[in-house]
Amino acid sequence: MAAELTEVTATKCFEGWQKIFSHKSDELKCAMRFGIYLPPQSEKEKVPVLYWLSGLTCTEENFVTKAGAQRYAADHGVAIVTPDTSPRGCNIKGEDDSWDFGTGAGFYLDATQDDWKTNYRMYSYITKEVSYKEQCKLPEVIQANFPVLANKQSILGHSMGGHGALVCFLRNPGKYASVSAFAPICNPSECPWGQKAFSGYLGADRDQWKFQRYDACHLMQDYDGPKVDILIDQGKADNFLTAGQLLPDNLTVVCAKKDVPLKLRMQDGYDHSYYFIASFIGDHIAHHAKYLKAS
Ligand SMILES: N[C@@H](CCC(=O)N[C@@H](CS)C(=O)NCC(=O)O)C(=O)O
Repeated sequence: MAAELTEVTATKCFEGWQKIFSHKSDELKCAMRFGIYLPPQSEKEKVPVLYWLSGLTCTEENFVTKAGAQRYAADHGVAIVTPDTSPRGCNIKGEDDSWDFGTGAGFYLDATQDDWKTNYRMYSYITKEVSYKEQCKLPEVIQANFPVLANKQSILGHSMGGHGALVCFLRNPGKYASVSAFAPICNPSECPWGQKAFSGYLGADRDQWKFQRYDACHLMQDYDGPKVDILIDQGKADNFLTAGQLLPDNLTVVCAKKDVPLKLRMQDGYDHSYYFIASFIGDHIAHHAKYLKAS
């Protein structure tokens, strides 16, 4: 049975439709919203799907209104799903105290700490396909309700969402056809944003952070899945790069050790904003379309 969705908005865009839906998530135990762009091709046939994961403070809407991705999704005939970045309104003590933890900062992990573990399960919400309940995980909801091809999906994201995309990809070899990221948090165990999030959601014990497997550098070190071709764009004028939050060099070192061909493009003059994302989103969608269209 199809999961129950409520259509919040539907807007025609490049001959396709940009829609926002809300649904009840059993996984996160709250109401969630997501965006989906349905390209014109989806009116006649099922299409591949891209999952976009946004960064700190975002909702399902930032990418939809600022990235300019719909033009390229229509050209390549791919749908784009844009989830929210955390559960909302769960009445957890401290959930709204800071912009880089709690609401808007779910970090795409399943929390283990008492206050957070019931709702903060973004990793399972984003990735899992098999469940014993309905209306639970996002891929199930998408498969059940929209004209998308099963097993033709890829993942990308920005900043915290770039970390999420790398983690979802590396933990699930073969599940996603390809991965890419804009200014991802590459080594969260070693940067202030990641350390704050991991301490709060996973506890103070750093051995547990390794055991829980939410750091792209650690995951890459252990990766033995199919060959990967990772595309990362990073602005050289990104203030979070200079503040040591993103650490792309650490990922470069691990990839070199593992002989993984990381395509890290350091882009002159670009910052951390959606202007940067809009400038290169066409390349990323083309990168994914290449793998999604290969049979
Ligand atoms: N609130 C933060 C900035 C947070 C931020 O830059 N978030 C990025 C992701 S890490 C973003 O996408 N913001 C939403 C937007 O630009 O629309 C600050 O004041 O420094």
